[in-house]
Amino acid sequence: MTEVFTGSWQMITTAWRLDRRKTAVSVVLMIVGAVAAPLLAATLAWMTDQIVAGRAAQAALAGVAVAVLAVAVLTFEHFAHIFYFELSELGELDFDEQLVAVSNGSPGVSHHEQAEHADTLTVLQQDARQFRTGLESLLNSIGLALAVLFTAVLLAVLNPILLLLPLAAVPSLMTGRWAERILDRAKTSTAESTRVALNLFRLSTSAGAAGELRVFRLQDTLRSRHRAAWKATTHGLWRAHLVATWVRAAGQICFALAYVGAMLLVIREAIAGRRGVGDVVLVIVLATQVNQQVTQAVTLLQQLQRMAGAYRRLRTLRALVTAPEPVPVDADPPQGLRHGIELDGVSFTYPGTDAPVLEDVRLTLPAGATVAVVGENGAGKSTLVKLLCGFYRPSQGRILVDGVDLRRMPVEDWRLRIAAGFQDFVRFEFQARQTVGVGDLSQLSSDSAIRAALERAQATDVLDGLPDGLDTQLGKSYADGAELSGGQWQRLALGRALMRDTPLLLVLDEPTSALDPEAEHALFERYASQARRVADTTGAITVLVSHRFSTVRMADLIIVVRDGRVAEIGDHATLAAGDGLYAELFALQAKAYR
Ligand SMILES: Nc1ncnc2c1ncn2[C@@H]1O[C@H](COP(=O)(O)OP(=O)(O)OP(=O)(O)O)[C@@H](O)[C@H]1O
Repeated sequence: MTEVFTGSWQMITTAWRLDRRKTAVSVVLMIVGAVAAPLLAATLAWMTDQIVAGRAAQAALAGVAVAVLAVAVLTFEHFAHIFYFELSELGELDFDEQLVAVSNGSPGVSHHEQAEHADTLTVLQQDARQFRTGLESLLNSIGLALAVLFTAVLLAVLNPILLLLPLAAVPSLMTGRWAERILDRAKTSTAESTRVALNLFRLSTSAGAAGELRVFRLQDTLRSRHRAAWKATTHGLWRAHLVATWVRAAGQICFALAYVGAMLLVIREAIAGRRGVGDVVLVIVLATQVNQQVTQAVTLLQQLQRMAGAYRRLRTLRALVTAPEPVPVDADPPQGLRHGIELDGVSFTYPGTDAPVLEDVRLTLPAGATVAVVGENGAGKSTLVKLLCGFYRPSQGRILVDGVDLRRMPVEDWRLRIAAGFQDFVRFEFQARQTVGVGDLSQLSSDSAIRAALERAQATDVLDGLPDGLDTQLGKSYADGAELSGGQWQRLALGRALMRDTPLLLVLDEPTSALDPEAEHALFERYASQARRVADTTGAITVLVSHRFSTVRMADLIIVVRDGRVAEIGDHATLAAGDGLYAELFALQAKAYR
């Protein structure tokens, strides 16, 4: 219940923050519309008394009041809808934005990769769509609370025993839910025959199957199977509806008995002269409203619980992604690297799993070096890269940047000093200029910087092939968007990775897998000589993950990872001359090419 209150509070404060006027008007209209119902009952009673007493003027006045209240009951909710509709659109957008902020504003990416949190994220994406129902339910609840209060006061004034009426609505509520469960179970138990029937229908009417159906003369068989499956479904559902109707009726009978009891109570008092005809009318109308109020309260509570759950999930995710670092964050990334990056006994286990993926990794990536990481699938190469980028923190050990623990540097500042290209690159369907330029937002509008990056990535031919050069809209989502091949997209992504001209660390995790080995080799040969020139001034390190030894062999240092450990380390000549995994893999690949 506390969660429902917290969620409701969050929802109403969000609406208030987004548009105070619309929130206030919606609340007032909903309240007036809801409270008008019990007031209508009271006014009807008053009008009846005036008619019975033969007071024409008062009866006419009461008649006008009844008409006004009836209009309020019927229309105010619709007018409120006009106001809160836009509000709930804004609310959905606000929820989406919070979700994007939580999802992308975090230092790490574990919430995307851990099944449990990825599920939460998926559920939250659906939840955002419920903001409208949530807000509507909240406004309805506020109105309903006041309507219930008014109804209770009116009933208590007539006879306090009538306050038991809401209890009489409980059996019909419970039987209603029981009936829903019966129907749900029937839907589940007939799901298979429904699916079979639908599949058979699709098969019988699809163009693809038309040929075989004729050749094998299957039409009649499929038709009779379809009929049998459909009959099974219909029969199951019919029985369930029959039972559900009886169950519902039983609940309604309970309320009907209580209703009759209440009527008799008031009629008896009216006959005894203690009550007027108006009071009888009042009970007739109020008792019906009580039944509706109880049912409505339960439905609203369920919807509020759903929305409150969405806010709880958002809070949990936010707490997860903004968990504080266990060490003080008090150091800036260096301007340039003098010694390099050291992995000091680094072990890593993915959150939510037991087996370590990296174990006691000890190595130094010297300043200015081009380092290749090789190893079999699943060895832990990409995980190493993710730790260097700060997507995850080591479970044990430290990553030292010129002797300073990486965790002490604000992750955002570290990210500004790294550049990265990944195998599963993003196809940003923007203008070509932006698709590449987002690699360095500060240079987004500098065509010369973008062209230089494309030159470094050897992707100028991709640009030359675009109808409007850098102005070309890319992607299939746009009617006039240019579609590129996988390799062309990857070259643009590589250009994006090379936008930052003075990174301390450039990570290239199989960013050229869609290129052929010769193209990859040529690209890296050129890139490596440039990188060495730049590294002379900044000490930048290039880490390259690749399965292609023709590229790997150019690196100053090669790290062979096997089962999460560093198995070998050295340059190509040394490793190839040895009898380790590198020599074995290199020989295998060389043989394949011969
Ligand atoms: N998010 C994750 N959660 C749990 N385990 C993961 C996750 N990502 C990777 N792993 C596991 O970690 C191990 C190392 O994966 P990693 O991606 O680092 O290997 P790799 O050497 O880069 O492989 P490949 O050459 O196939 O890209 C694998 O066993 C993989 O199943």
